[in-house]
Amino acid sequence: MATADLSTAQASGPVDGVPTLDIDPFDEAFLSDPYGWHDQLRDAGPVVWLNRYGIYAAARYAEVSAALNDWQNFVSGRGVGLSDFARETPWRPPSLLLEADPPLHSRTRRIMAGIVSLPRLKALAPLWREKAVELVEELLPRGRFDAITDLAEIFPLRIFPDAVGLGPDAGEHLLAYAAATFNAFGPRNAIFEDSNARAQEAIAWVNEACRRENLREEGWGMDVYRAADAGQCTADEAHRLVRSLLSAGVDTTVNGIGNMIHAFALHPDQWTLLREAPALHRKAFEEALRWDSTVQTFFRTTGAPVELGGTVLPEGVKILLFLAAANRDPRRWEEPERFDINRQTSGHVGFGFGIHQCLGQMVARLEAEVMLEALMPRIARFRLAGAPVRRLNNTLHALGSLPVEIEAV
Ligand code: HEM
Ligand SMILES: O=C(O)c1ccc(-c2ccccn2)cc1
Repeated sequence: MATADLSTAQASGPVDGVPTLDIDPFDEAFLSDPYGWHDQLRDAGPVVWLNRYGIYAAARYAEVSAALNDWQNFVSGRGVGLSDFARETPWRPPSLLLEADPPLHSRTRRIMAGIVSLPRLKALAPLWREKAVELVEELLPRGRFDAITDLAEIFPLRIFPDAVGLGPDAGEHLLAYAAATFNAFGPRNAIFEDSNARAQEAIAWVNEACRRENLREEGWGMDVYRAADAGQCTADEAHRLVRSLLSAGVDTTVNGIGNMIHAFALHPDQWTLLREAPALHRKAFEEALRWDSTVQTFFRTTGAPVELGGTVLPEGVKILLFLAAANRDPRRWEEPERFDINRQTSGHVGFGFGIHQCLGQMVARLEAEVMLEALMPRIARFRLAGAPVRRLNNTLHALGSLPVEIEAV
């Protein structure tokens, strides 16, 4: 469809029969409590039109999972944010994974899956376990700490930059860079403008850090350049693939771990249950991701006219997928609001679904696993020691602070 027609399709309103809503999923009221709005989005229909941005949206499990599984008709190559790369210049060179479709995506995904592989992770597990225990033993004597700034933001930064092959001073830059990256999937609102302004230095730092000469021999980053040496990608592609690890690999795990501890502080009975049955700790992390999805939303663009939820969407329109709402859809989950670590969570879309499903899900799972293994034997209970402070982001459900008091064992 020509650009002009495209904007017509986008601006002309929804196809007949699609319910329209005035909800703004990127304003402060929504982002401060997204779960308070999801019922309206799910109950309005399988597919709705959001007037504020002239976009379609899906918040029910059936339609979100169907769109994620249909990469041919719901494409990523035109961006997974509000911006359509067929019409606007991306703010940075597009990701060769997230913002790529097959066949390019198939090649880059194969390279990266071979690097961020389970055997490579298993080799790092003893070191990550040791670092988790070290941090927990540092925090315990205090009796009270901030589970975000003292734990969730510290642990991933002690192990992940090192695994990629960066130097020790990566932390602050990576957090600022990731915040801007995840805000960039939304509109150019104040949340985006503020984090983008603060990230300029971090953006420059990350681009430098991904250069071959700045990476340690034994890290994942150098493995990507070795794939370039073997002709699997170009040196420029290698630089961008290393950037992918830094874009997606920190803020997500920081908030995955932070949101999990928040869930346990709000549900002490579940923490007790977990301590009585430590083998449930992998399921506990999955349930935490379902119950409070770190990644709340992102987009797809229709690559052709396609039916979804009884509506035929035209080619070239944006559809916002509400993963967090799908993960609490009563049409799919029993008592979805209940945080239940015994729940059968398979099929949750906290890591996405289909060909773009999270490349780093095993990294995230290992980080959460070793952290839980360090916390379970030493903490009988987390108590909220002050009001949690939300850190608003256009894509992530994030806390800036979570003061907790702990009963040490
Ligand atoms: C709790 C932690 C994490 C969560 C909740 C999460 C969530 C997600 C989701 C929902 C997607 C799908 C995006 C889409 O379909 O457009 C995704 C993709 C991706 N994630 Fe993660 N992620 C996490 C951690 C990580 C880590 C630690 C890494 C790096 C080691 C990583 C790297 C990636 C990459 C490269 C993609 C793009 C994959 C592709 O397009 O083929 N993520 N992640
Ligand atoms: O390849 C990259 O640069 C990149 C990969 C993945 C993400 C992402 C986006 C939405 C949800 C989870 N992860 C961001 C960036």
